[in-house]
Amino acid sequence: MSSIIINGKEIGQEIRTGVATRVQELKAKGITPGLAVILVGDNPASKTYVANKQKSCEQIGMFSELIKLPEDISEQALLEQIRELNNRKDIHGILVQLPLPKHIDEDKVIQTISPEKDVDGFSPISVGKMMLGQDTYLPCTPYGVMKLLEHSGIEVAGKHAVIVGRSHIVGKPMGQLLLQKDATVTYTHSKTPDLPSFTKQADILIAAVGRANFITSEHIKEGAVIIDVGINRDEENHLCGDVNFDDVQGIASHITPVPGGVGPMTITMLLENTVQAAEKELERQAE
Ligand SMILES: NC(=O)C1=CN([C@@H]2O[C@H](COP(=O)(O)OP(=O)(O)OC[C@H]3O[C@@H](n4cnc5c(N)ncnc54)[C@H](OP(=O)(O)O)[C@@H]3O)[C@@H](O)[C@H]2O)C=CC1
Ligand SMILES: Nc1nc(=O)c2c([nH]1)NC[C@@H]1CN(c3ccc(C(=O)N[C@@H](CCC(=O)O)C(=O)O)cc3)C=[N+]21
Ligand SMILES: [Mg+2]
Repeated sequence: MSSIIINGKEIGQEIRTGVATRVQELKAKGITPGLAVILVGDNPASKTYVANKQKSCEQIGMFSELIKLPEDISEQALLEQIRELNNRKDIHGILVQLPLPKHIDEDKVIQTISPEKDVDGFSPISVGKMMLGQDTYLPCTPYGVMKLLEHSGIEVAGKHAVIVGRSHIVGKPMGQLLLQKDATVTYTHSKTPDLPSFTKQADILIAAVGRANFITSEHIKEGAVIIDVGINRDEENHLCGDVNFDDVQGIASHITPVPGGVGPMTITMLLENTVQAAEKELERQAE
């Protein structure tokens, strides 16, 4: 048996076509959706991601602005920059690329982003609303994974979803979204003893660990759906996921590749959230 490879690039493109239509509709009404991306320092990986985000915005006719700040910027100056963006009419979404330098308190920074412009879905207000199932911006990576499952015809209700990782930006919200769709959810993490005994129970396994090729055939059961969120570099400096693709290929029913799986979906959902922010701004203007 060979596993079905879930093509995130293709599914992302399909969704982006719909988002591009909404951009054109907004433009016809005199509003161009705008995303501001703040990049502190010059971490090469962050630079690549940020460039991808900007390119994707331009491709669908959105406005994007990159704000590059020096590594040694003070927390105060960064917060001031965010407050300025909160007040700008041409900016509907604000993203602060993480991680930030150690001298800056990430929680403080995220809290300063206006909830109306929090297209990453990271602020306490957004997270609280998500937990309560209220209308809000969903964090792009978990939201993108839900779209991948939906577009691949994978039923979530009643399935056992096991998540490896519990970070605030991926693992934790991922479990919430799956729970909302009636999965039974298990969280595992670095303190979980005998990890394979849990992951082997997964109908849907989400790997969000940050370790190259960490999940192998020993961790999974036959027919499982494997979603690989990891973006890592292997010994040869090649981009690779948290899952040893070749090892689980043939055992899993479905698997996402890296690259071309979850990554492009994260950007797609960022675009969608930003367009939604612009649509909401238009509604407020009409009131
Ligand atoms: N495709 C995309 O769009 C995105 C990809 N990523 C990628 O996803 C991966 C995860 O990112 P992120 O969540 O931010 O990473 P973090 O480092 O914040 O979290 C990693 C999680 O994995 C857990 N973990 C670490 N080692 C083990 C282990 N040996 N066994 C079980 N659990 C373990 C940690 O547990 P504990 O909590 O106990 O420390 C933690 O909860 C990275 O490769 C990142 O680059 C991230 C964002 C978007
Ligand atoms: N505030 C904030 N929001 C984020 O969403 C955020 C962040 N900070 N910090 C870093 C992580 C990582 N992340 C990725 C997004 C897209 C790809 C992506 O497009 N990947 C492509 C190709 C990547 C490549 O070629 O290097 C793929 O997997 O096919 C990867 C990783 C968003 N993150
Ligand atoms: Mg920090």
